[in-house]
Amino acid sequence: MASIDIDKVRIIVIGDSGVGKTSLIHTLCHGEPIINPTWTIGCSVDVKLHEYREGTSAQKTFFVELWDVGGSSGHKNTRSVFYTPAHGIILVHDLTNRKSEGNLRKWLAEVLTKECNGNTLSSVRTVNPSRNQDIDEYDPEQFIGSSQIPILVVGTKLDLAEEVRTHFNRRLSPIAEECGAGEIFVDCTTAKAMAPGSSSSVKLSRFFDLVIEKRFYNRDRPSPFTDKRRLMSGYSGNTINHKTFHFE
Ligand SMILES: Nc1nc2c(ncn2[C@@H]2O[C@H](COP(=O)(O)OP(=O)(O)OP(=O)(O)O)[C@@H](O)[C@H]2O)c(=O)[nH]1
Repeated sequence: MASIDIDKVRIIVIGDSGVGKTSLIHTLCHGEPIINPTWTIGCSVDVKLHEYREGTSAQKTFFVELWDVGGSSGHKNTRSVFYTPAHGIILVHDLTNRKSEGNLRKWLAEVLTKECNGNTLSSVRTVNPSRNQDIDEYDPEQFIGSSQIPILVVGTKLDLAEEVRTHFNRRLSPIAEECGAGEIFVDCTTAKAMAPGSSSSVKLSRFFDLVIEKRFYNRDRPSPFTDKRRLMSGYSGNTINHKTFHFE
């Protein structure tokens, strides 16, 4: 039987414990919500089949690996083994927990520092005097000037976040603005949030395209999240196949 080679990209999904990373990935890859997610110990990987530039002459199928890194602070010192290589990063925060949004800076710094050790990105240790704290944070200026890893920011628990639902034109979160990242708000307890044709699904598809482009086509074009023409393009998401692996 002939074997088919399908190229893959690896996307790291990070954020505080309990923000909904596992729930997000499950809904995204399986087209239905997970019933009882358990704490992720170490890392769990789901795979989604993605049609790059679907509907164009450049259409091609890729595997998108989503690496769900457990958010428990107890594993802070060991989880960096899951961070390289990172072709894309999904930063997840809980819309009902503002602190989880602020903590995304630390998460990004953690991944970028690891990447930096592999000499692919710039990241620095900074002191935040306003909070009188010595914390690891990425430097947005260095980050934007370096060879960027595409980033998507995801706010979960939209069903519980009254303020966000009623303010339709909510501004991007500061971290999404700083990184030039796209942002989506989702309710992971329903498949509707990421159903083909929904705005979240269109943005996710664009994000996957960008990750693939950077990885395999080495094109430096403007972020699709700031290119209004691409916002008009159609999308029909496709989840055909998936596998789950567990690393502890
Ligand atoms: N109402 C609501 N609950 C959600 C949503 N997303 C996740 N949850 C719930 O939040 C809890 C934590 O979700 P997980 O997906 O396990 O969170 P996680 O980020 O993977 O957590 P760790 O494995 O500890 O890193 C679970 O009880 C989920 O059912 C959402 O969009 N809406």
